Formats: sequence, structure tokens, C-alpha cells
Amino acid sequence: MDGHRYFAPDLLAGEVAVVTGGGSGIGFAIARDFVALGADVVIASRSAERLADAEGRIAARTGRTCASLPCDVRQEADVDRLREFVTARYGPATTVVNNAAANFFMPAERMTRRAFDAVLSTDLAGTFNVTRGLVPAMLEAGRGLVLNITLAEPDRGFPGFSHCGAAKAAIVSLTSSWAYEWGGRGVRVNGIAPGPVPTEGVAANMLGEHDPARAFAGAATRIPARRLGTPEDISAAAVFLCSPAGSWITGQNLVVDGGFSLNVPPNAGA
Ligand SMILES: CCC/C=C/C(=O)SCCNC(=O)CCNC(=O)[C@H](O)C(C)(C)COP(=O)([O-])OP(=O)([O-])OC[C@H]1O[C@@H](n2cnc3c(N)ncnc32)[C@H](O)[C@@H]1OP(=O)([O-])[O-]
Ligand SMILES: NC(=O)C1=CN([C@@H]2O[C@H](COP(=O)(O)OP(=O)(O)OC[C@H]3O[C@@H](n4cnc5c(N)ncnc54)[C@H](OP(=O)(O)O)[C@@H]3O)[C@@H](O)[C@H]2O)C=CC1
Repeated sequence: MDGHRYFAPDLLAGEVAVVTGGGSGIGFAIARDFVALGADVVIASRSAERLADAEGRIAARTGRTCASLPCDVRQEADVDRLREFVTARYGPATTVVNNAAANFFMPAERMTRRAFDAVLSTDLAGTFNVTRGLVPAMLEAGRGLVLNITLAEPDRGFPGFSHCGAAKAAIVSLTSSWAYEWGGRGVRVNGIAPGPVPTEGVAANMLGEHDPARAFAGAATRIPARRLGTPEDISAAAVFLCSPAGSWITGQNLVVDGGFSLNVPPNAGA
């Protein structure tokens, strides 16, 4: 069920939103729900094929179109092209969702510098590049929103995924710094920290040789809400934070995880 059903149909009318990684998983759900609620949306990621497919699915589900542009968030020149494309098509972006990310299982002692850089350059530098590219126009306009897709309590570590944990911890810190620096100039900055959401990206990149069905079923038993998250759980929170209903919320990292980060021991409360 799409996340936009909770909200008034024109809630985001007048917004121009860029969603990185909007062709799949959580980013797709956010883009789809923003479109359904009246925003003009550009989805951006590396694969033109994935973006074209997502554009078609969004139009079929919402009856409204969005636009897409191939963009590698690691490349500043790509981000410059993205800003020019968005501005020419819809006017300057008023909302950016930094959702694009890379992650894969890698024990810390085997982590090569190239593997570390592959994740840090996508997750951390990518978030910096896109924000740095799009926020100046928001500051000039005196209004804007940045939403970073993060991780719950990343300072506690992310065993097996230390590169991604480090990147997400730094993004949470950027969220606070940017919120403070830009709060007086009309730009809010927040994070959403999703719990386990069984997307294709997770199945393909994080589970190694594990059978996805078994791995996901095992994870669900460790969640107080006793179910995995859905992309719609995350997109509904994104709509709230990026709407006027969230206008006094900035610098926060909203955990949306069915209680997963409470670390309830197995069988507790069963
Ligand atoms: C709870 C939080 C959950 C978060 C979830 C998510 O983020 S889900 C989002 C999940 N979605 C995605 O991740 C999106 C899709 N992901 C991707 O496209 C890739 O993961 C990528 C962006 C890292 C490739 O970037 P690129 O083209 O720049 O990389 P490259 O090919 O040039 O390799 C550079 C180094 O990294 C190594 N290495 C790379 N991949 C793997 C692997 N799977 N396995 C092991 N190692 C891997 C590779 O060996 C090499 O090191 P070496 O051996 O030369 O010393
Ligand atoms: N699913 C989960 O359990 C959790 C997810 N998250 C976070 O949620 C977000 C979405 O993850 P999810 O939907 O699960 O995974 P996906 O793999 O579906 O999403 C990753 C997206 O990032 C894009 N991407 C990757 N590298 C780049 C790049 N260099 N430039 C531009 N786009 C890029 C991919 O598109 P393309 O290949 O076309 O470039 C893809 O659409 C991520 O930030 C992730 O870290 C956080 C906690 C838990």
C-alpha cells in the first residue's frame, strides 16, 4: 500500500524534489509518494534503464509524471548537470532526499582501501556533493529541505559493514551541522534511520551467501513490532518530515524501525 494514502492529495504541491537512488527500493517509494502528493520530482541514479522503468511505474501508480536523469553522485560534474536539468525543467529544487547508497558485507580486517572508498565516496561524499550542489539556491530562496537517509545510532558501530556505518555516522553529524548553519535561513535538514527493509539492494549487496527469505525471517523475530519494514513505512515518514507538518523539526535523525534499535533480546515479550 502506497505511503501517500495517509495525506491530503495536494500536500506537496509547489515543491520541486530531487530523490537520489529514486529508481529502486526506499528511494522509489519516496519519489512515488512525493509525486502522488503533488510535488515535481526528479529521480537520479547511475542506471538509465532503472530510472526509465521507475518513471513508468510511478506514472502508472499515481497518474502523474516525474523526470529522471542519470547521475553518479560521486561525480561533481554529474551533480552540476543534475542541478541544471532540475532548474530548467521545474525551477530550483526545494527538497533534496539523499538516499543513494552503496553497501556490502566486508569483515574489517579484509577491507581494502578501494572497498572503503567505494562506499564512502557514494554514501558520504555523494550526500555532500548533492547537498552542496542544490542547497545554495534554497538559501537564496529562503526555503528548503534536506532529508538524509541514515542509520540508527551509527556511533554504536555496524559490524561487517564498518565502511557504511562510518559514512552514515558522518552523515548524521552533517545533518546536525547543516541544520544549525542553515536553520535561520529557512532550510531544514533531517535524517531518517530505517530499520531492516528487505529491498532488492539489501538482498543483492548485504546478505552474501545467505538465503534472503531465511535471513529476513530471522531479522523479523528480533524486531519488537515483529515485522520487517516496508519502503512505505519510510516514505510516509519522509512525507511528514518534508511537509509543513514538520516545519519545526530540524537536525533530527528519526528512527523508523519497529523498535529494532531498542535491542530487545530474542523472545523478550513473546
Ligand atoms: C542498516 C543499513 C543498511 C544499509 C543498506 C544499504 O545501503 S543497501 C544499499 C545497497 N545498494 C547498493 O550497494 C547499490 C549497488 N552497489 C554497487 O554498485 C557497489 O556496491 C559499489 C557502489 C560499491 C560499486 O562501486 P565501484 O564500482 O566504485 O566499486 P568497484 O567495483 O570498483 O569496487 C571497489 C572495491 O569495492 C569492492 N566491492 C565492490 N562491491 C563489492 C561487493 N558487493 N562485495 C565485496 N566487495 C565489493 C571491490 O572488491 C573493490 O575493492 P578491491 O577488490 O579492488 O580492493
Ligand atoms: N533497506 C534497508 O534495510 C536499509 C536501507 N538504508 C538506506 O536506505 C537507502 C536506500 O536503500 P535501499 O532502497 O535498501 O537500497 P537500493 O540498493 O535499492 O538503493 C540504492 C540506490 O542508490 C543508487 N546508487 C548507488 N550508487 C549510486 C551512485 N554512485 N550515484 C547515484 N545513485 C547511486 C542505486 O541506483 P543505481 O544502481 O541506478 O545507481 C539505487 O537506486 C540507502 O541510503 C540505504 O543505506 C538504511 C538502513 C536500512
